[in-house]
Amino acid sequence: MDQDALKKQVAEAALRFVPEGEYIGVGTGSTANFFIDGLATMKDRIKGAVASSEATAERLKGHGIEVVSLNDVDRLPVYVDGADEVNAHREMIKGGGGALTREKIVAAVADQFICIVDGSKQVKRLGKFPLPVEVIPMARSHVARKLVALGGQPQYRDGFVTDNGNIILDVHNLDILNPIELEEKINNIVGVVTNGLFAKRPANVVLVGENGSVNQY
Ligand SMILES: O=C[C@H](O)[C@H](O)[C@H](O)COP(=O)(O)O
Repeated sequence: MDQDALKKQVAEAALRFVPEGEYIGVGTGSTANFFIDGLATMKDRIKGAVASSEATAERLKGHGIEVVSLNDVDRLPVYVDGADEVNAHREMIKGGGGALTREKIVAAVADQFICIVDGSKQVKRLGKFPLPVEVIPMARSHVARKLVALGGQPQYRDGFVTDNGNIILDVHNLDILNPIELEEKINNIVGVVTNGLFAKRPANVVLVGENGSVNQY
């Protein structure tokens, strides 16, 4: 199976976590897009969705699924999203598509985070994938210097603006021995909106698309 087939397979396996008569949180990216397409086949089951990006909102609406603001829901039983890397503790790096901040906000509200990945995203240690950090534009150089002091090599994602009007620094070569500690440290740098480590709030369930099967942990 090619990577897209694995993404589709794992996205469809996540449909069984969709609760009846509720709003659900929906992530961003190519794997989440397969989930949205699957959700369209059972859209009468849910009340609607909270989107983690403008792109996801557009895709949901295109399928006739109602999109509501996070501020208009009391609770979200489930949030389904992909990841760029996930480890055995269900900690993740996210934000390859630049949607990390809204994803982290929606995930913070959700009771259950269902992470959907193909097998290539599973890692022993996080950090081979450059860590995305969303930064207020005027703080770019200041934050970059602080990230260098933490041992990373930040690279400006040239020409990219997040849905929140900010920029992204992709940090290479970080030694992520303690993901929770590093997530906090980077978030404490003045000018950082958030970073793509999802360790303080890991996934509750990880579904992994392998050749012909979906594993869960
Ligand atoms: O900002 C993007 C998100 O964090 C995605 O969940 C992540 O980049 C994985 O995307 P994909 O499913 O396209 O590999």
